[in-house]
Amino acid sequence: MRRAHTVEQVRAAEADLMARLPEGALMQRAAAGLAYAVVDLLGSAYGRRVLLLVGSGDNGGDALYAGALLARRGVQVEAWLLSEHAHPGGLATLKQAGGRVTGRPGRPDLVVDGIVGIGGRPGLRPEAVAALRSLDGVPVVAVDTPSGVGVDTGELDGPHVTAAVTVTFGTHKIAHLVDPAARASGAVHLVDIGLDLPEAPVEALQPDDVAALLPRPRPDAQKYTRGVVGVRAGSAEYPGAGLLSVAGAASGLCGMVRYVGDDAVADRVREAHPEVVGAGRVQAWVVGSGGGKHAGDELAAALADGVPTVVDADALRHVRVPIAVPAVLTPHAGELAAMTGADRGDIEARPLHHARSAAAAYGAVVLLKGRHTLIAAPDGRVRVTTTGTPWLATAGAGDVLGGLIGSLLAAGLTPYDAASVGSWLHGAAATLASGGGPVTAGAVAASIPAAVRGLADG
Ligand SMILES: NC(=O)C1=CN([C@@H]2O[C@H](COP(=O)(O)OP(=O)(O)OC[C@H]3O[C@@H](n4cnc5c(N)ncnc54)[C@H](O)[C@@H]3O)[C@@H](O)[C@H]2O)[C@@H](O)CC1
Ligand SMILES: [K+]
Repeated sequence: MRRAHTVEQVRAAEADLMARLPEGALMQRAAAGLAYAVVDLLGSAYGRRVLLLVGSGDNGGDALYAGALLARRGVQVEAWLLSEHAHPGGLATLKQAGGRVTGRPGRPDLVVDGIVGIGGRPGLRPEAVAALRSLDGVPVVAVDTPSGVGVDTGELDGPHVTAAVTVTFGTHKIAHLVDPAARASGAVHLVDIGLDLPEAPVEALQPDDVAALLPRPRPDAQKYTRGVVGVRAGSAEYPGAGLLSVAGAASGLCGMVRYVGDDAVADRVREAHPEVVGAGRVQAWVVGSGGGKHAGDELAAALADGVPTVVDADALRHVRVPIAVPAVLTPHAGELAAMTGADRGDIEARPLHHARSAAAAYGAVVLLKGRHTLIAAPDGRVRVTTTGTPWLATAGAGDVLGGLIGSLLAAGLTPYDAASVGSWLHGAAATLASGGGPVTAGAVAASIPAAVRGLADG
């Protein structure tokens, strides 16, 4: 699991560890990891030029100590002090190692952003903005966090650094996983400094987590014990949504798929998926995609069954609190705006806030679609999906996702696990199907079994 902790949790863990270690030991660990990552990105050390942007706190201290390590390896290191105060020990060590303080740097090969880390407020001061502007185009390695981002919120409120690589310490911070700040973090490299941390409020599943959660058929399995999912999606106007929801549901992760809907759509579904059967008992429902004006009735019929339900697309407008069954709601930003009355732009700027508050308000798991899809539980926990490709932004992909999550619910996963495992597999299947090129929703569904095969045994 990739875990992201709050600043408060990191500070507490750091205080515990510092009390047991010699002074400065943690910063030395951080600086060593940072220097290593800088050389890795540069590809060599001797004769290369690195500029440190240094703020007033320990984030600048990390940059200065790393700069000293780099200078000892033959890198030409300059430090641009953006505050009247700079970490005294770090500054002295850099100078001893041959680093220079400058106000007019030459053009470096790489910039180290040590302006602010977890002590920073969102935004940057004018002098930092001007310094960054003068270095436009030079790759930036951010120390701990790209300066200026909302570390605990993942929000961007004002100017900020956009990093090629962020080297972080002890654990990920929320900004590394949650957009839009995750986009500004670039590739995130974690340096272990030995922190002992509590449960994380935000996490991202990794392949071994998905393998462990995945429902696998037992040796004595039969189709009914593996779970039956029912799909109420598609309509005469939007038959494709029914077909694609079924394609996601019929990827083999539960025992059987039932389709209930318009007769003409049902014929086409059975043509494409001969294994799909008609109405009967189910352990989970998927409702809403392409349901058009029938979506409200379909939702009511599904909820009357009392089984876990995925509510998607057209059905989302008809959800009323409290929802009588364990549910996964799967809106994109526009759909969430229509549900809650919030502004769509604000949802895109503050997806973590909006996903969490919608999950609490509806008492349901809310999967907010995006580049890094968020899955929020009513108790405040959040998982972030980091699999996928921009090619996945294609018509019908959401229908496949809803069906897939429904099959995992039917197989017995909790709504939170079904949504996060389904979202992870959906992204992984898209990456496989895309191979770096365009992809269709049907091809994503067809690649789900391959994505499952790619996991180690759980
Ligand atoms: N907490 C930990 O476990 C460790 C922290 N270390 C480093 O220490 C950093 C935290 O250091 P500090 O607590 O000194 O805080 P920072 O260095 O992040 O910030 C320093 C000060 O900058 C000022 N400031 C706030 N927002 C600003 C802004 N937008 N623009 C300009 N100045 C602003 C504030 O006065 C703040 O206290 C971490 O991010 C990390 O780099 C590491 O040395 C190792 C371990
Ligand atoms: K920084």
